[in-house]
Amino acid sequence: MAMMLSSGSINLLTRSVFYSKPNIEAKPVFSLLLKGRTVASSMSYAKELAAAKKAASLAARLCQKVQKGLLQSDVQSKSDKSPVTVADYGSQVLVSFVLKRELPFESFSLVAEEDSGDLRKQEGQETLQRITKIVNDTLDSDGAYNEFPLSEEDVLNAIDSGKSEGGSRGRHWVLDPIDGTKGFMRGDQYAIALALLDQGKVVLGVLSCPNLPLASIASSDRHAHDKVGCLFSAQVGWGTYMQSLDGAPPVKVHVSATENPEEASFFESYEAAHSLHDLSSSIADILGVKAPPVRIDSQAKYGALSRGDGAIYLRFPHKGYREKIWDHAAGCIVVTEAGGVVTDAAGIPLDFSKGRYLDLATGIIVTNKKLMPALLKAVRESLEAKASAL
Ligand SMILES: Nc1ncnc2c1ncn2[C@@H]1O[C@H](COP(=O)(O)O)[C@@H](OP(=O)(O)O)[C@H]1O
Ligand SMILES: [Mg+2]
Ligand SMILES: [Mg+2]
Ligand SMILES: [Mg+2]
Repeated sequence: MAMMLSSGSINLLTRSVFYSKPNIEAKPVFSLLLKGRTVASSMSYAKELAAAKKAASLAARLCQKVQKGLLQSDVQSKSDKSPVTVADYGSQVLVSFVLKRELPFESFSLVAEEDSGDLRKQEGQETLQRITKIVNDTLDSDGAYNEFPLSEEDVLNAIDSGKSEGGSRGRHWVLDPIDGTKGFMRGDQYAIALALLDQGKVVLGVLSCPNLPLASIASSDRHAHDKVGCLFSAQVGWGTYMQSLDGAPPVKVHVSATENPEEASFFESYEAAHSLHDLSSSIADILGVKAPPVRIDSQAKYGALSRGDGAIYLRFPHKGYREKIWDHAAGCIVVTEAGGVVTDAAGIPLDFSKGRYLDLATGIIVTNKKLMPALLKAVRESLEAKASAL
């Protein structure tokens, strides 16, 4: 039986071989800075990282407000039938707004999930009004910017600033304003995921996870999950840090160090339509994983993995699905900088330089460096068995 992670409560009736504490090293950031690291390239992203954290935190505040009182009228269906809410749009507006205000002297290119097409239609007018109000209310409650109120036209333009195609040249922000919209609508996990590409490489990433417990989701202590709201941030060459969304100092985190698959637990999508649960189970069986799958929405999986709540993440979409860069860019650097490895099913690192889509062989797999060779072998065997059964 699988474990489903919902906000604040975790089903612990299922057998679990989790660790009792998140894999966090409580070391203030400044002590690491004093160690005299000389990663010149990563130093140059400090102000971008600060802006990204600010943007993702403010967007989280908007999302939390909307999630509490989500109305059916707040949810629309996109042309591909996937859901989008006023919070997805509002979050995209806020992130675009904050990045432009915080980094006024940099050229701005944003690859983001949402566009304003439906909001420009007659039937989108009420939704547009709702988004404009909630964005202005959030800016008002923050008090840091005095250019608002934003007009409906400002809101549409901010959403459309996310139309960049990305690519291998220059810098591009990559945003999923709400990753895990279905989890968000259920009241479960979701993430605001923001990354920066420089010459096609992810150089920083921020994951804001308003419903993720600060303590390990593997903890069996009933009260460990009362405090929620995590902000993960990573910069190339500098490691991954986690702090609470209410502003406590960041602490450095590491992926699980386990070498033993029997001690490992694995994460996968909550939504069976997003990932083949049967295939993940067969891979886990071949590898020797004993624990049941932990099903969580969104890139909160990457965040939880980066602090060692589990050891493996398996994602095998149904045939024909094309992965988008905003669904993985921030999560990928958060895990990689915490010591993990993210590849496609063939063991090739993800390439974020090809535009809005990832071009990869069936599936995405994530684990630590020690478990990766055995995991890749198990993946290969499972895929071969699946192919020969057809
Ligand atoms: N059929 C499908 N297969 C794989 N992924 C899908 C999918 N349909 C939607 N998704 C993606 O899965 C993301 C959620 O990830 P997860 O499955 O880990 O919760 C969605 O992000 P959004 O919620 O931002 O649209 C969406 O991009
Ligand atoms: Mg979506
Ligand atoms: Mg997404
Ligand atoms: Mg999204």
